[in-house]
This record gives sequence, C-alpha cells and structure tokens, in this order.
Amino acid sequence: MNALEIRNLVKRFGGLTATNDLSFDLAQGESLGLIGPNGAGKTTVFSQIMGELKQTSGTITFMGQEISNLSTPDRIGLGISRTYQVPRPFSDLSVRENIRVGLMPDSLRAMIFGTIDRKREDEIAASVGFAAADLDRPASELAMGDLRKLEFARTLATGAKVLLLDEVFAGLTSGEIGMIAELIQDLRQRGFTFLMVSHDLPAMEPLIDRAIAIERGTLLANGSFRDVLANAEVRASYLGEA
Ligand SMILES: Nc1ncnc2c1ncn2[C@@H]1O[C@H](COP(=O)(O)OP(=O)(O)OP(=O)(O)O)[C@@H](O)[C@H]1O
Repeated sequence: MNALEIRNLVKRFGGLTATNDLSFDLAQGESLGLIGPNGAGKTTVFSQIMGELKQTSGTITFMGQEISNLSTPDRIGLGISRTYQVPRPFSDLSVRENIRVGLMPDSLRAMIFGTIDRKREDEIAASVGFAAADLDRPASELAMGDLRKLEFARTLATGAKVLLLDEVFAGLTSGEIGMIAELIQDLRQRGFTFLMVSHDLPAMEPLIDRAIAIERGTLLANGSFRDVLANAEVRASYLGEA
C-alpha cells in the first residue's frame, strides 16, 4: 500500500497557480526527495498534505484513506507529521516541554490533566541525540543544529511514521548536517517513510530512494535522483542551464 497518493492536486492563490494538477505516490518505507527552484510550490504541497492549506481541487490519500478534507490534528493522529523550514519551537518552553507538547498535540485538557510520560520524553530526546543535560534548556537558547533536532523530536513525539521534512539542512554547519543525515538514516532503517525538500542536493542524495521535480507547481520529472537531475527541463529550470 502507498503511504501517500496525491492526485490532480491544484492550489490557486487568486490568479497564481501554486500547485498545478500534481500527482505522485509515496510508497510505505520509501524516502522521496522533492526538488524545485525557489517559489516552485514545494512548501505549498506540504501544507496541503498536512491540511494547513486547503487544496482548490484534487485528492490526498493516506494509507488508503482519503484525508483531503480532514483537520490537521486528525491527519497527525493518523500518522503523518511535518517539520518546518524555519523551526517553530515554543521558545519559552524547555526542550522537554516542547517534546511534551508533541506527545499531546491536540488536547489542551491532556496537556493540563494528562499523565506526563517522562520516560517517553527521555527516549525521544535521546533518539534525536539530545544529552540529558539539554532537556531543561529553554528552546530560545538552542543553536540551529539543536533546533532542528527539536523539530525532529516534536515530530516523532506525535507517533507519526510518515515524515515530511522541509529544508532540514538549512542554516546548519557541515557537522550538524552530518548529524541530521545520520538521524534520518537511522529512522529509515526503523521503517519511517519520508518526503523531503532540500536545496542541499549533495546532503539529500544518499538519503532518498527517488526524486520528483516541480516547477510552478507542475511535475517536471519523477525517477532516480540521477535521472531527475539529468532531465533537460529540470536542468533548465532548477539548475539554470540553457
Ligand atoms: N499564502 C499564500 N498566498 C499567496 N501566495 C502564496 C502563498 N503561499 C505561497 N504562495 C506563492 O505560491 C508559490 C509557491 O510557494 P512555496 O513557498 O510553496 O514555494 P517553495 O517551492 O516552497 O519555495 P522555496 O524554495 O523558496 O521555499 C510562490 O509563488 C509563493 O509566492
């Protein structure tokens, strides 16, 4: 079964067509790269899959169930979650408390009255590489590499097995990129499914099984990373070659 099936997805902002009759599949356990120039519509695709933006038309199916009209919390509840290009932690909360919010995503009641599972919080923090001493640090004090780890931790805390990663290497040092890449490889081995957007093609290459390229919301190419990058239209639009 496919984890995701996107069919004839269209998103218009007034006169601008940001997603243009886009169709693609993401198999369970697969890692798919989504590339395209600035403004191609990559983030808009993520936002529609998560229900943060409503598609103009078309359908999104997750594990055989159409989710096109579900709320974002309902989609997260089914097992799909995303990270953001610009990390969005609760800055005043500690690393541990941010993970706790991920564990209780859509219920204020659970946040206030629910049982706190410190062991689970510890496990998630450790699984993304936080040391025990980091857990009480406020998110506002974290450097970019740690903020990216926290994005992963919050996403994993939702219990999602299908993760949409938006520019997870942006703003990182080469050491931090290596650390995040290792984390993704570890999660792939554990059976997670990925759809990832990155402008850092060398960092992304070893992490994906296949790639798709879009321009102005339209699918240009779908295949192995090498074939997609060799595609003439992709080279013209993305790599700026005549
Ligand atoms: N809420 C919005 N209202 C109007 N236009 C929007 C909105 N969100 C995105 N757009 C437009 O839709 C197009 C696609 O934007 P999107 O952010 O999805 O591209 P992207 O491929 O993620 O770009 P980047 O690589 O720069 O992050 C752009 O022309 C953008 O200006």
